Amino acid sequence: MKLNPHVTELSLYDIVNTPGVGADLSHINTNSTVVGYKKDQLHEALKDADVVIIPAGVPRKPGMTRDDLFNTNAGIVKTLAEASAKACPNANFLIISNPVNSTVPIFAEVLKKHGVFNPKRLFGVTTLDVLRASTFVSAVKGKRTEEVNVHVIGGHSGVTIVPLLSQTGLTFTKEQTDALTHRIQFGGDEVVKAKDGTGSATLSMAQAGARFADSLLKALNGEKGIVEPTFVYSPVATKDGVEYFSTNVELGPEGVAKIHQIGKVNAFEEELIKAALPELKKNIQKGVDFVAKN
Ligand SMILES: NC(=O)C1=CN([C@@H]2O[C@H](COP(=O)(O)OP(=O)(O)OC[C@H]3O[C@@H](n4cnc5c(N)ncnc54)[C@H](O)[C@@H]3O)[C@@H](O)[C@H]2O)C=CC1
Ligand SMILES: O=C([O-])CC(=O)C(=O)O
Repeated sequence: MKLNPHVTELSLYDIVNTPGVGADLSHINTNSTVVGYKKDQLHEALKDADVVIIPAGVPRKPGMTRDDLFNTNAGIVKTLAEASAKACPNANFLIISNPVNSTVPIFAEVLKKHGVFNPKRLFGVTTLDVLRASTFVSAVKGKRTEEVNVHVIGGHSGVTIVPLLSQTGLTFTKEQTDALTHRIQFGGDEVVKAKDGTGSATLSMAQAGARFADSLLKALNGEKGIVEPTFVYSPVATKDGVEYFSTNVELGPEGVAKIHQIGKVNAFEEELIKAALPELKKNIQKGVDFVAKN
């Protein structure tokens, strides 16, 4: 397959000069660079893109949950989904904007409204959870990060982030398991706190986003055996009423090639999954309802 080199980065969107298009962010103190596309230029920017990465939206401040970003970012993501549905309906869409658990369903619902939803081409980027997990685990076990691979499943916020440490092939004490699990689930909060009002993870997200995009581009070009955990439309948890779920996903020329199952988990991890499912279900429904009502 020949790839169109047109990969669009949509944070460069002129919200200031496009009244009524973006959300009203005038009350938010943001250091963002706001340059780029006006509404009519957005179509041109997206036209015929194969891969669209969406990191547009506001980041957290200390004390906020990712869900607290919903009111602002839901509208932003919906607007970008509408433009994408018209300009590049067959593209692969990589959603970084938070809350990912809700923005992915928002994007999907908009594509559905336009009759162009392809579940194989919509991805919530959860790679940062995987990077964090391998970083924290390798530090505890005295290994190099590249030697440690943690299957992180579920969603991308707090208790919905479920690291399956038992699948690493390493052993942990109960204290290590508790501490690592908590740090992986709430690593984003640590960064938000440390940045003290100036935003959330940026460089590590750039690394994570680049890793996922790079993996997808390789797979689209026909490279085999590319597997990344990502939050996709998935059958894995539908029996619990959860339509989107992150597990290892094999990527291919059509986007999603094969969704892996959760795999073997221990009793501790079973409890983590049990805690994640209702929260995830609520976050997903919130996204679906938003598009239905707006
Ligand atoms: N999925 C993940 O693992 C992660 C997600 N995030 C999320 O990514 C998003 C962006 O974070 P940062 O880049 O740190 O924030 P930032 O404030 O540095 O950048 C946000 C960008 O969004 C653009 N933007 C704002 N309103 C827009 C609109 N109406 N339409 C189009 N673009 C708009 C701004 O121009 C700016 O370029 C946040 O929602 C954050 O929570 C951040 C880190 C990790
Ligand atoms: O924590 C945040 O708000 C940003 C994010 O998603 C992360 O760093 O994992």
